[in-house]
Amino acid sequence: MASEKQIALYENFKAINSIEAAEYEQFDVKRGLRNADGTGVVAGLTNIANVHGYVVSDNEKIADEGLLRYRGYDVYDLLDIEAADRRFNYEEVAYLLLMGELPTQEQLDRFVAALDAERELPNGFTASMIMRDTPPDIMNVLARSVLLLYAYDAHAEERSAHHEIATAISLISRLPRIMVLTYYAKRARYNNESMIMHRFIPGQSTAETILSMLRPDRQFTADEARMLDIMLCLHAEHGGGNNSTFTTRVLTSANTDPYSTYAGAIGSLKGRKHGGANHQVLAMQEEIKRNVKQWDNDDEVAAYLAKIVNKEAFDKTGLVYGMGHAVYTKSDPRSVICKKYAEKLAVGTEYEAEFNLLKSIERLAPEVIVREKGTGKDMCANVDMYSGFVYSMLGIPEDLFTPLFACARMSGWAAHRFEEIVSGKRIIRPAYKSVRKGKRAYVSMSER
Ligand SMILES: CC(=O)SCCNC(=O)CCNC(=O)[C@H](O)C(C)(C)COP(=O)(O)OP(=O)(O)OC[C@H]1O[C@@H](n2cnc3c(N)ncnc32)[C@H](O)[C@@H]1OP(=O)(O)O
Ligand SMILES: O=C([O-])CC(=O)C(=O)O
Repeated sequence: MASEKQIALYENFKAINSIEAAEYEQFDVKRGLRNADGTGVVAGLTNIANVHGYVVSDNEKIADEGLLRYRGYDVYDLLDIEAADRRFNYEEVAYLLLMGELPTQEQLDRFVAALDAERELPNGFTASMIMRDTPPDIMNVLARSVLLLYAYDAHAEERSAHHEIATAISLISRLPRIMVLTYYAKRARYNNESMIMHRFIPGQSTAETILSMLRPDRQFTADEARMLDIMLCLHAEHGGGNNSTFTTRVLTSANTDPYSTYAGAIGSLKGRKHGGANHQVLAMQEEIKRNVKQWDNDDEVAAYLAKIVNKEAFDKTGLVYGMGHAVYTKSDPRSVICKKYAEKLAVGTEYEAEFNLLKSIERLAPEVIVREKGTGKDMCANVDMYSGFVYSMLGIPEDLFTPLFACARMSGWAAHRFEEIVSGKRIIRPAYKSVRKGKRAYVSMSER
């Protein structure tokens, strides 16, 4: 932390870094690579996912129900969520994203075997990378672990298709293990608790592996593992424009190595406006629960949301976490699915009141935002609104909410890296217009 004396250096931070909003308008600069109506500037083409949330007709953006397709397949169909005998799908979804086609049984078996074969971490890795100076945020350990796995790969600088696929498979396989080990390393360091280091059980799906390494008694039900599997599938991919995947694209376009690329993507996903929002939703909900006497009273809940929007409560950013999306307007299909499962799990249990509170936030926030800000955009709950709640009901600690997102999204990032390598062809390099006028004459030290 900087001392009081040093702080003087930062006094002008805001003034020096401010650019007038009018200048953005004057030069038609697309802030956040967004057009004036909020639609994204088209920055690339992809075959990997279709994220649909509006239609543009006569140059006008018209809100629409959300739709999400992986390689052309609707997520609803892929998950076959109504089937009583549904199997684990994350591996199938990861295969589809990486290889472009649904696997045959034989291809899937080979893919699962390849994932299984990669779970082991290099000798000494847990002690040096996970248990040493463990920071409180697991996302930072995921990033540094990925970055440093480079050191254990004799071909790390190779850019062949074979190496790219092998690296992606190895990271999809290892991230869940690193995540769980880090969770226990963190508890050992900050809470003086025992370090649990369950080994993975060969042959288990990713969801089962996570639960069996995480739970002290290693026990879980088939329904719990299927629920987690659905969550992994829902978080696996979201087009080229989401912040962490675009980060993947940007780094890949510079022709850097895969480890540096995925570490950067993890850093982006940690952001509270992106994957980190699932963590914020829970913290925000806890604050609302502490400050609102009757959780089922719309007026009370709306009044507290107004405080949040007016930057008087919670983290003072003015954001209601779990609400809003850059693409979705009427609905985020992932949130629809999460909510449905959350309801199934919560009704009739101690969680029901909390679930109803989340539903109230989802229903009330759009009108509160319009009322308090005087402007509004079509806004729905996003994937982060109910995901943390589902994890909580599965007994998954909040420290793991965003890391779980990273484990799942690893397959989407890899698919986009592959596509960028083959089809990108240009270093991503947008322009920044300099608004500083004229040249300043250099002033020597004695004259300043
Ligand atoms: C996995 C994911 O990444 S899903 C998204 C998870 N993130 C969150 O839940 C955080 C809360 N939501 C948000 O911050 C935003 O809605 C985002 C980042 C998801 C999308 O942002 P955008 O589509 O770019 O919306 P944009 O930033 O243009 O917002 C337009 C206006 O609505 C406001 N707004 C948007 N979302 C919210 C919100 N959840 N709460 C309050 N105000 C909001 C913005 O502050 C902005 O107001 P301003 O014009 O006064 O600055
Ligand atoms: O698409 C986005 O901007 C963010 C998002 O929902 C995701 O990455 O899953």
